[in-house]
Amino acid sequence: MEAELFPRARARIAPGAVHVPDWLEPARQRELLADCRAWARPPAGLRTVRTPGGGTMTARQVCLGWHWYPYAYARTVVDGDGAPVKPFPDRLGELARRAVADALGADAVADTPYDVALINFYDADARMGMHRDADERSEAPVVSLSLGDTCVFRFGNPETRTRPWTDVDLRSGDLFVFGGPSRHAYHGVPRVHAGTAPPELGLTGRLNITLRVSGL
Ligand SMILES: O=C(O)CCC(=O)C(=O)O
Ligand SMILES: [Fe+2]
Repeated sequence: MEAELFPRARARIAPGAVHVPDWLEPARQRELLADCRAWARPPAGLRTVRTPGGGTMTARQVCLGWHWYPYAYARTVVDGDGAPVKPFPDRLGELARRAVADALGADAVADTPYDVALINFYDADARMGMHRDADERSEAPVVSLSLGDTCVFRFGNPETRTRPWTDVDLRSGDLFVFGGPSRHAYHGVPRVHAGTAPPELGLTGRLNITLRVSGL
Protein backbone atom coordinates (compact mmCIF):
# COMPACT_ATOMS: atom_id res chain seq x y z
CA MET A 1 0.00 0.00 0.00
CA GLU A 2 1.17 3.56 -0.65
CA ALA A 3 2.59 5.30 2.38
CA GLU A 4 0.29 8.00 3.71
CA LEU A 5 1.65 11.50 3.96
CA PHE A 6 -0.62 11.99 6.95
CA PRO A 7 -1.92 8.81 8.63
CA ARG A 8 -5.69 8.91 8.92
CA ALA A 9 -6.79 9.58 12.47
CA ARG A 10 -9.81 8.13 14.22
CA ALA A 11 -12.63 10.65 14.22
CA ARG A 12 -15.87 11.20 16.09
CA ILE A 13 -18.27 11.99 13.26
CA ALA A 14 -21.32 12.64 15.45
CA PRO A 15 -22.14 11.89 19.11
CA GLY A 16 -21.84 8.08 19.42
CA ALA A 17 -20.52 7.67 15.85
CA VAL A 18 -16.83 6.92 15.42
CA HIS A 19 -14.64 6.13 12.40
CA VAL A 20 -11.55 4.02 13.12
CA PRO A 21 -9.30 3.78 10.03
CA ASP A 22 -7.34 0.58 9.35
CA TRP A 23 -8.94 -1.34 12.19
CA LEU A 24 -8.60 -4.72 10.45
CA GLU A 25 -5.10 -5.72 9.50
CA PRO A 26 -4.59 -7.10 5.96
CA ALA A 27 -4.50 -10.76 7.07
CA ARG A 28 -7.85 -10.36 8.91
CA GLN A 29 -9.32 -8.64 5.85
CA ARG A 30 -8.32 -11.62 3.69
CA GLU A 31 -9.85 -14.08 6.17
CA LEU A 32 -13.08 -12.10 6.35
CA LEU A 33 -13.26 -11.89 2.56
CA ALA A 34 -12.85 -15.68 2.30
CA ASP A 35 -15.67 -16.06 4.86
CA CYS A 36 -17.89 -13.66 2.88
CA ARG A 37 -17.31 -15.68 -0.29
CA ALA A 38 -18.42 -18.85 1.52
CA TRP A 39 -21.49 -17.13 3.02
CA ALA A 40 -22.45 -15.78 -0.42
CA ARG A 41 -22.94 -19.29 -1.83
CA PRO A 42 -26.44 -20.76 -2.05
CA PRO A 43 -28.59 -21.82 -0.33
CA ALA A 44 -29.51 -18.53 1.40
CA GLY A 45 -26.68 -16.88 -0.56
CA LEU A 46 -26.09 -13.50 -2.15
CA ARG A 47 -29.30 -12.03 -3.53
CA THR A 48 -30.78 -8.94 -5.11
CA VAL A 49 -33.11 -7.23 -2.64
CA ARG A 50 -36.48 -6.09 -3.96
CA THR A 51 -38.14 -3.11 -2.29
CA PRO A 52 -41.93 -2.88 -1.76
CA GLY A 53 -42.20 -0.10 -4.36
CA GLY A 54 -41.07 -2.53 -7.08
CA GLY A 55 -37.45 -1.34 -7.23
CA THR A 56 -34.28 -3.25 -6.48
CA MET A 57 -31.34 -2.34 -4.28
CA THR A 58 -28.12 -2.00 -6.25
CA ALA A 59 -26.00 -3.47 -3.44
CA ARG A 60 -26.52 -7.24 -3.35
CA GLN A 61 -26.85 -8.82 0.07
CA VAL A 62 -26.46 -11.93 2.19
CA CYS A 63 -27.53 -12.21 5.84
CA LEU A 64 -26.40 -14.34 8.77
CA GLY A 65 -28.36 -15.10 11.94
CA TRP A 66 -31.54 -13.34 10.90
CA HIS A 67 -32.63 -12.65 7.33
CA TRP A 68 -33.34 -8.97 6.75
CA TYR A 69 -35.74 -7.98 3.99
CA PRO A 70 -37.56 -4.66 3.51
CA TYR A 71 -38.58 -4.05 6.31
CA ALA A 72 -38.41 -6.91 8.80
CA TYR A 73 -36.40 -9.93 9.94
CA ALA A 74 -37.15 -13.62 9.34
CA ARG A 75 -35.41 -16.96 9.98
CA THR A 76 -35.68 -18.02 6.33
CA VAL A 77 -35.06 -16.21 3.04
CA VAL A 78 -38.74 -15.35 2.65
CA ASP A 79 -38.10 -13.11 -0.38
CA GLY A 80 -35.64 -15.50 -2.05
CA ASP A 81 -34.96 -19.23 -2.11
CA GLY A 82 -36.82 -19.86 1.16
CA ALA A 83 -33.81 -21.57 2.76
CA PRO A 84 -32.97 -21.13 6.46
CA VAL A 85 -30.60 -18.22 7.00
CA LYS A 86 -27.01 -19.27 7.72
CA PRO A 87 -26.00 -19.18 11.41
CA PHE A 88 -24.33 -16.13 12.94
CA PRO A 89 -20.80 -17.26 13.83
CA ASP A 90 -19.48 -16.62 17.36
CA ARG A 91 -16.33 -15.05 15.93
CA LEU A 92 -18.40 -12.23 14.42
CA GLY A 93 -20.00 -11.58 17.79
CA GLU A 94 -16.58 -11.40 19.38
CA LEU A 95 -15.40 -9.04 16.61
CA ALA A 96 -18.45 -6.79 17.15
CA ARG A 97 -17.87 -6.52 20.90
CA ARG A 98 -14.21 -5.71 20.35
CA ALA A 99 -15.16 -3.09 17.74
CA VAL A 100 -17.62 -1.34 20.06
CA ALA A 101 -15.15 -1.38 22.96
CA ASP A 102 -12.40 0.09 20.75
CA ALA A 103 -14.60 2.74 19.15
CA LEU A 104 -16.93 3.79 21.98
CA GLY A 105 -15.43 2.27 25.14
CA ALA A 106 -16.16 -0.87 27.18
CA ASP A 107 -19.31 0.67 28.71
CA ALA A 108 -20.98 0.84 25.30
CA VAL A 109 -20.76 -2.94 24.74
CA ALA A 110 -24.27 -4.43 24.80
CA ASP A 111 -25.27 -7.15 27.29
CA THR A 112 -27.23 -8.92 24.57
CA PRO A 113 -25.06 -10.77 22.07
CA TYR A 114 -24.73 -9.62 18.47
CA ASP A 115 -26.84 -11.92 16.32
CA VAL A 116 -27.24 -10.38 12.84
CA ALA A 117 -24.78 -9.76 10.01
CA LEU A 118 -25.78 -8.07 6.76
CA ILE A 119 -23.13 -8.34 4.10
CA ASN A 120 -23.52 -5.90 1.23
CA PHE A 121 -21.64 -6.29 -2.03
CA TYR A 122 -21.20 -3.12 -4.11
CA ASP A 123 -19.95 -3.12 -7.67
CA ALA A 124 -18.72 0.16 -9.17
CA ASP A 125 -22.26 1.40 -9.86
CA ALA A 126 -23.91 0.32 -6.63
CA ARG A 127 -25.17 2.81 -4.07
CA MET A 128 -27.24 2.82 -0.93
CA GLY A 129 -29.79 5.56 -0.34
CA MET A 130 -30.14 7.43 2.96
CA HIS A 131 -31.92 5.19 5.48
CA ARG A 132 -32.02 4.31 9.16
CA ASP A 133 -31.32 0.84 10.55
CA ALA A 134 -34.73 0.67 12.15
CA ASP A 135 -35.90 -2.97 12.15
CA GLU A 136 -33.99 -4.01 15.28
CA ARG A 137 -35.54 -3.89 18.73
CA SER A 138 -32.22 -3.21 20.41
CA GLU A 139 -30.40 0.06 20.92
CA ALA A 140 -27.01 -1.68 20.71
CA PRO A 141 -24.50 0.11 18.47
CA VAL A 142 -24.25 -0.93 14.80
CA VAL A 143 -20.79 -2.08 13.74
CA SER A 144 -19.72 -1.61 10.12
CA LEU A 145 -16.60 -3.08 8.51
CA SER A 146 -15.43 -2.31 4.99
CA LEU A 147 -13.40 -4.44 2.57
CA GLY A 148 -12.20 -3.67 -0.95
CA ASP A 149 -12.94 -0.45 -2.82
CA THR A 150 -13.16 2.84 -0.95
CA CYS A 151 -16.63 4.36 -0.70
CA VAL A 152 -18.12 7.63 0.38
CA PHE A 153 -20.18 6.91 3.50
CA ARG A 154 -22.65 9.68 4.24
CA PHE A 155 -23.52 9.95 7.93
CA GLY A 156 -26.42 12.24 8.74
CA ASN A 157 -28.68 12.91 11.67
CA PRO A 158 -31.59 11.08 13.34
CA GLU A 159 -34.23 13.65 12.35
CA THR A 160 -34.10 14.06 8.61
CA ARG A 161 -32.79 12.35 5.49
CA THR A 162 -31.16 15.64 4.54
CA ARG A 163 -28.26 17.77 5.81
CA PRO A 164 -26.49 18.16 8.12
CA TRP A 165 -24.38 15.16 7.19
CA THR A 166 -20.68 14.30 7.03
CA ASP A 167 -19.08 12.39 4.15
CA VAL A 168 -16.40 9.95 5.28
CA ASP A 169 -14.19 7.84 3.00
CA LEU A 170 -14.38 4.24 4.18
CA ARG A 171 -11.43 2.20 2.96
CA SER A 172 -10.60 -1.47 3.17
CA GLY A 173 -10.14 -2.42 6.82
CA ASP A 174 -11.94 0.61 8.25
CA LEU A 175 -14.38 0.36 11.13
CA PHE A 176 -17.38 2.63 11.69
CA VAL A 177 -19.55 2.29 14.79
CA PHE A 178 -22.77 4.19 15.47
CA GLY A 179 -24.68 3.96 18.69
CA GLY A 180 -26.21 6.11 21.45
CA PRO A 181 -27.65 9.36 20.04
CA SER A 182 -26.55 8.31 16.54
CA ARG A 183 -28.05 4.79 16.58
CA HIS A 184 -31.00 5.96 14.49
CA ALA A 185 -29.16 8.45 12.29
CA TYR A 186 -29.76 8.38 8.55
CA HIS A 187 -26.81 7.12 6.53
CA GLY A 188 -26.04 5.90 3.04
CA VAL A 189 -23.38 5.21 0.41
CA PRO A 190 -23.61 7.72 -2.45
CA ARG A 191 -20.51 6.50 -4.26
CA VAL A 192 -17.97 3.71 -4.61
CA HIS A 193 -14.53 4.52 -6.04
CA ALA A 194 -13.89 1.65 -8.46
CA GLY A 195 -10.41 0.17 -8.57
CA THR A 196 -9.28 1.51 -5.18
CA ALA A 197 -9.18 -1.83 -3.31
CA PRO A 198 -5.76 -2.93 -2.04
CA PRO A 199 -4.49 -5.15 -4.89
CA GLU A 200 -3.26 -7.86 -2.50
CA LEU A 201 -6.79 -8.38 -1.15
CA GLY A 202 -8.03 -9.74 -4.47
CA LEU A 203 -11.49 -8.14 -4.41
CA THR A 204 -13.08 -6.18 -7.26
CA GLY A 205 -15.76 -4.00 -5.68
CA ARG A 206 -16.63 -3.33 -2.07
CA LEU A 207 -17.97 -5.47 0.77
CA ASN A 208 -19.57 -4.04 3.86
CA ILE A 209 -20.32 -6.18 6.87
CA THR A 210 -22.78 -4.67 9.29
CA LEU A 211 -23.20 -6.35 12.68
CA ARG A 212 -26.26 -5.70 14.80
CA VAL A 213 -28.20 -6.90 17.83
CA SER A 214 -31.70 -7.80 16.63
CA GLY A 215 -33.36 -7.75 20.06
CA LEU A 216 -35.73 -10.40 18.65
O1 LIG B 1 -22.30 -0.24 3.05
C1 LIG B 1 -22.30 0.49 4.04
O2 LIG B 1 -21.27 1.03 4.44
C2 LIG B 1 -23.59 0.77 4.76
C3 LIG B 1 -24.53 -0.39 4.79
C4 LIG B 1 -25.79 -0.07 5.52
O3 LIG B 1 -26.03 1.03 5.90
C5 LIG B 1 -26.76 -1.13 5.82
O4 LIG B 1 -26.58 -2.28 5.40
O5 LIG B 1 -27.77 -0.84 6.48
FE1 LIG C 1 -27.68 1.00 7.29
